[in-house]
Amino acid sequence: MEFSWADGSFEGCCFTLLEHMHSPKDLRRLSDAELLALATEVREFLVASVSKTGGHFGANLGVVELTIALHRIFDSPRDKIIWDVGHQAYVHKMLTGRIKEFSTLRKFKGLAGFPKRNESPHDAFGVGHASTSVSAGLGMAVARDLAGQHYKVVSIIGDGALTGGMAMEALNHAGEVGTDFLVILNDNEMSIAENVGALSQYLTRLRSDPTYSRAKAEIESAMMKVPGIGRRLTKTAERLKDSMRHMFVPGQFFEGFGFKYLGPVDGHDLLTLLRVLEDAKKLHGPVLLHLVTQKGKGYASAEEAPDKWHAWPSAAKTNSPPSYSKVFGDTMMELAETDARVVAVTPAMVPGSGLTKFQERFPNRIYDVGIAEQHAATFCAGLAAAGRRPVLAIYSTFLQRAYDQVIHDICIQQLPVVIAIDRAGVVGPDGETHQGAFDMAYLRTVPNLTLMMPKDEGELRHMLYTALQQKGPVAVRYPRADGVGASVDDPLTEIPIGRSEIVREGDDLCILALGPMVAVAKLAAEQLKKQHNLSVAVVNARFVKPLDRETIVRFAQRMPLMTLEEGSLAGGFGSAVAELFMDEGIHAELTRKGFPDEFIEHGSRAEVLAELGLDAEHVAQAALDICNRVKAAPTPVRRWS
Ligand SMILES: Cc1ncc(C[n+]2csc(CCOP(=O)(O)OP(=O)(O)O)c2C)c(N)n1
Ligand SMILES: CC(=O)[C@@H](O)[C@H](O)COP(=O)(O)O
Ligand SMILES: [Mg+2]
Repeated sequence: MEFSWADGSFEGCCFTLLEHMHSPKDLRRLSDAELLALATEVREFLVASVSKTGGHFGANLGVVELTIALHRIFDSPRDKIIWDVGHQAYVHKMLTGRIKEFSTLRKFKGLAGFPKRNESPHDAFGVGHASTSVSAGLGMAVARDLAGQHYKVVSIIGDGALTGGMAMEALNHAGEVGTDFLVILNDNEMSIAENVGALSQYLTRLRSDPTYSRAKAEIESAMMKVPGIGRRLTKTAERLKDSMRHMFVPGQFFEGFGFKYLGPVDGHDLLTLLRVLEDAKKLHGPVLLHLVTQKGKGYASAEEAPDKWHAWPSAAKTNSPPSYSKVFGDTMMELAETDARVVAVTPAMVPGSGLTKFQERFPNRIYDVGIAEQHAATFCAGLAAAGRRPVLAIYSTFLQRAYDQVIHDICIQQLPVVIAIDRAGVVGPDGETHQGAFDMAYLRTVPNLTLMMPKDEGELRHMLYTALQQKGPVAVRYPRADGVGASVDDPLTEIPIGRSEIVREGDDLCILALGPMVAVAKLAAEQLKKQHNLSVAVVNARFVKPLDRETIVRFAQRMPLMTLEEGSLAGGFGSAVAELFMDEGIHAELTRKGFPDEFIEHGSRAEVLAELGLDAEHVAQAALDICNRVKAAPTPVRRWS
């Protein structure tokens, strides 16, 4: 098999059907028995493959039957299949001609971990963030109508993603538009952790009352099958439905949005799924098909602990320093112990944000609000307005969703919300949808906000403590990375706002670095000393806002500067320094290094940073070039006007 690993095998697994799946059309020649056998092969392949590459696991095992059924009944890419989040689209990728690339999944230059329009025509819509599929699907359905075309549009959304406000906005709109559009709710009772919220409880009630719903699905599909009288029967059923309103309570939420509700249906019963999808395809107007699935289906450990198997667990670390997220979580416990006003808020990311222990220790002082970043931010504003000290634990990429709330609800009112921005900078295998590239650029412009980044995990603790001492909003950004082994036991101390730290003195060049780039700058400086006898100063900038104007200007008067940041150059930390020079009339030699004006692809953190020129070797080379250029310049390029 071409898609086998370097050792030539999948440890005895045999994929005779899967091997011949070059396109979804190949599914159509399979018998029912072969389709069932294919589902088994797909599961085995997922285990064999993801155990080697890493990646999202449980959600994919949960949609094996659904994905096979979708590609058997619908005609992708003519019909549009739109995944929500897209972390569960591996089976879709396998069945749409990409199985041979699975050894490269989420690897540098390899197959992406999420659907991407430029990867395959079958990836109808690019994704990575939650709750977009209904909006995107509705847009396609309306575009189809406007063009007088007749393809089908199917959006698949999880119960977790359904907690996102955008999904509600889209259902609301779809109900009004009324066009043919199938939404499949893949309900496995899980977000990354256990799903939360009243809607999730409602779905539980629906699941526990299947009798009515199944009957209803059957009535409706039967109606549609009767030529000529379908519409009449529909009216009869509508009247019946009105007169028996109390019996229809289970589907009422979706029906209230103008959807026909079908289900709940067992999402692992492949043959039933085929029949239900065939029927649903014939229905007109917006239809919501509610499937009940199990995250991790077919892999015992993942079935038992779906939260731990959301992604393939990384090997246990021995002796490596704790991650920034872990130090954040531990510090939150320290802070909560001493300040009863401290509460943690997370939009569905308890484990990833390092808050699992905090949740165990302070169950009444942590709020998992679901995939609801906007609400999370304004909820924090409300908590702060009424005297609490909320810490919003949020990934940089997901904070993008809550920009207006940060401005309008937190910063204008100068509310003391601490925004703990995890996954700031290069995130690694999740790639372009998840890079923490933009937070500095978009937060730096917001008045009243203080924005900082620690050079290591020890400084993270002090920054969190400092943030809680302030009277207004403060954001602390930190990477998806392990720390460097800094002490995490020192007494918590306040860092003066807007004060940087001189890590290393020098005369030839000064590197102003932020976060993990401080360590990179130090390495580069050591290299330059050893190899070229250059004396390079390194400053741990700490603050993106307010800048340490005095220190920066002082260095700029003496030597060329290089800024080093993990974030977009446009509008970022280096831009802030350039603005400072312009505002103060300083003509300094300034080189900015960070993310270029493009989306950053997936790969390991080290690979991606090297590609961006943000590792010690590239930084040292760039610094050497500057020093040589400045030495060669007949007149000083730096002057103080
Ligand atoms: C806007 C946004 N917030 C948070 C996440 C992180 N996230 C990825 S998958 C996931 C859980 C999704 O649950 P669900 O939609 O039910 O899918 P399942 O994994 O259960 O199949 C979360 C919170 C995200 N991708 N996008
Ligand atoms: C799909 C998704 O958005 C999350 O599962 C994300 O991949 C988690 O990333 P971390 O591994 O950085 O927590
Ligand atoms: Mg779910």
